[in-house]
Amino acid sequence: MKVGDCYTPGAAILAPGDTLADVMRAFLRHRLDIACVLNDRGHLDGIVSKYALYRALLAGAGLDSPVGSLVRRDVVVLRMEDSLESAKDTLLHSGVGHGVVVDREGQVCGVMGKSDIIRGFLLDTEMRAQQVTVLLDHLQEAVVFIDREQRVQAMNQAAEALFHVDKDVVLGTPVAKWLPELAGVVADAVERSIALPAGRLEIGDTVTLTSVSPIGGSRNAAGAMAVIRDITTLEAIAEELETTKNLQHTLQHAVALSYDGIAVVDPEGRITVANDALAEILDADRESLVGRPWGEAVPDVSLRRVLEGREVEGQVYTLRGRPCLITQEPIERSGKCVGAIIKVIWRRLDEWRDLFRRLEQLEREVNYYRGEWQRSHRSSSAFDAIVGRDTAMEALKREARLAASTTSTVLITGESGTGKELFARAIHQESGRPGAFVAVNCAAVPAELLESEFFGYVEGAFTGARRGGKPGKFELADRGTLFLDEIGDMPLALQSKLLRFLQEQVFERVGDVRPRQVDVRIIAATHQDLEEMVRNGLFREDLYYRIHVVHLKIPPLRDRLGDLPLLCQALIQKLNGKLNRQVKGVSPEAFERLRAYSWPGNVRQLENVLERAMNLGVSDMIDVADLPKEMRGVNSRISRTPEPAGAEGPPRPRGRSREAWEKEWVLGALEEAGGNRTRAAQILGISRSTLYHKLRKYRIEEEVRFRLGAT
Ligand SMILES: Nc1ncnc2c1ncn2[C@@H]1O[C@H](COP(=O)(O)OP(=O)(O)OP(=O)(O)O)[C@@H](O)[C@H]1O
Repeated sequence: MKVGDCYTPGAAILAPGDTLADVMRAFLRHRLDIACVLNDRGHLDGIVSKYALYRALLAGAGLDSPVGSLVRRDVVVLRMEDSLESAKDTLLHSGVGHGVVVDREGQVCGVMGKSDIIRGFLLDTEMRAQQVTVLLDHLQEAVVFIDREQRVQAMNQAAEALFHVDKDVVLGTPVAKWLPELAGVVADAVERSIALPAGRLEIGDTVTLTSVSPIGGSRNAAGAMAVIRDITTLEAIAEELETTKNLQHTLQHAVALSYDGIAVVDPEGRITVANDALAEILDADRESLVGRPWGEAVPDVSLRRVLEGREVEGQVYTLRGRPCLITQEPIERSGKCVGAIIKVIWRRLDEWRDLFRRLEQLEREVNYYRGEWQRSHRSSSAFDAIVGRDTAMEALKREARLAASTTSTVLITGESGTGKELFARAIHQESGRPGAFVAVNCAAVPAELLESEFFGYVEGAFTGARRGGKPGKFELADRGTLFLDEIGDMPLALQSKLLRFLQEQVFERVGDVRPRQVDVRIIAATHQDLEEMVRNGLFREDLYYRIHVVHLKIPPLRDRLGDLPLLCQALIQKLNGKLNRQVKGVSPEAFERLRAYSWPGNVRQLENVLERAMNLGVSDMIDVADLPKEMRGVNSRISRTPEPAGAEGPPRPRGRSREAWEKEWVLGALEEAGGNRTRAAQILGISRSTLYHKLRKYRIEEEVRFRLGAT
């Protein structure tokens, strides 16, 4: 506060030649205690006080006497920019009641008396009080003033908010009513007149850090001020921090003690944690690994996939000449990859491998005994579904039953429709293997898809690959049986992969390097002459011997016509269920026709002929009229001379080559079926895969397109 802020502006001005009457008039006009006498240049010459005037009048001076003798020249002059404090000191020391206030040029601006000084100090105090209130209200800490009698004198907005009280209600009331916990502390500070440093104090539900300072004299405090900070959240955070610290400590211990190498990397692939086991395999110092980019420390192992958020399971690597198994796991937060954990297993890998081998062996033994148990507790056998009392068939079933109790690979050969798949299923069921029976027709899968169909693929293996990858037939048949139908149609490249699997029981998905191990029993089938294919270099000899461990050769139907009555009976019964009919059997005449036929499509063809007859016929016996045209006529009595193995189709007229006749036979059926291959295969009594085989063999595709297009 400055003199300029609180002086009384304006002054009673006199000239040196004025009289006492002029002085009196000036005092009356301005109601001031002093009048200023200015010289010719307007500067202060001196002052005349009311008391000097009274004294002169009492001494008998006349009103027209000049003012000159009353002028006092040791005037107290105050400047506008002087502080209020220094103005007060000047007036006190000089012992006068008023000072003349001048500006920088020495021009008189007004006067300043004691009352002006008091007003100035009052203004100053008021302003400071306002500042303190604003300051307190802007503090985050709650502040409460309490007097000696423990009554609340003041509090800021933060205190109102923290303790949910209204200042207007609380002020003047005992603090113990609102904040009992605080009352005790304040009483202590006031009583002893000492400041209590910040300490933890629970006030209601709030955990606070409270300091108390006494106000007033050092012996006899008039009250106290409490500054309170809410630390409820802070304390919770601190507790959490403590728990996290403990957890981190435990984790660090666990990582350090881990038998396997462990590293944690940040999203940029920089190592943030590494343990001694990792340092050991990398021949590095653990401390020097932390902070290094992973790619620099272990260039052979890429983290690209894991840092994209994908898990990379046990891949085999060789680090510093030692084999190891590496697993990479992404660390995700809010759906974002924020780093990865890398685990390197390298100690005692061989022991693990042996352990797994032993486990597999035990599993195989369990499977065997499970199968045995099932067999001994089952009244019917899976082989009961295979109809036939022919000696060759009986011998085959015995052999197949024996094979079922082993895990040997089985090769089943025979013409199309002889029941190769039926045998394969029976062997699987009888074996008691807990996994599934998975059948793949090697002839029906496009060559370019064969590998992924067999071995599966990993995500991103090729364009169009499914997210998350796809398991192949080998994985689907794990602990079960994989039936490889038409194995003769398997491309040579895939044959080598199959051979490797048969030798090691491991394979990799397409696009993957991680070897996978499964326990799969293989049963292969073909209507082709594999030995001849081996001779022609179309089938791998080593694979042939691998799958040839047990060989079941199913004879064609024409060679076991003794089974025809039983087969007709069993198939009619099966078809009655399917077609909802009550057919009892085949008339003797019709049966004669069936016996006379050569059955190139074997049991499947017989089933088709019976189904067609049951669909056409109305009586409960299948008659000659219900049979296909080529079986009906008396002239259709057919020579039962068997065609060489693999030859199918109706009896061929003399003079026609087998190929030309068979091709015409297939084309005729395709035309009759309007190009529908499933129907054509049914008409021919051969399986779809055999039909595909013949289509490829005779390059019929183009011809059919031409013929169908032409009609
Ligand atoms: N001995 C049999 N007893 C009963 N049904 C049989 C017999 N042999 C084959 N079948 C039936 O004939 C049809 C064809 O059998 P399957 O599919 O097993 O033959 P396949 O030799 O595998 O044929 P392809 O080589 O054409 O695939 C099936 O419906 C099957 O149930």
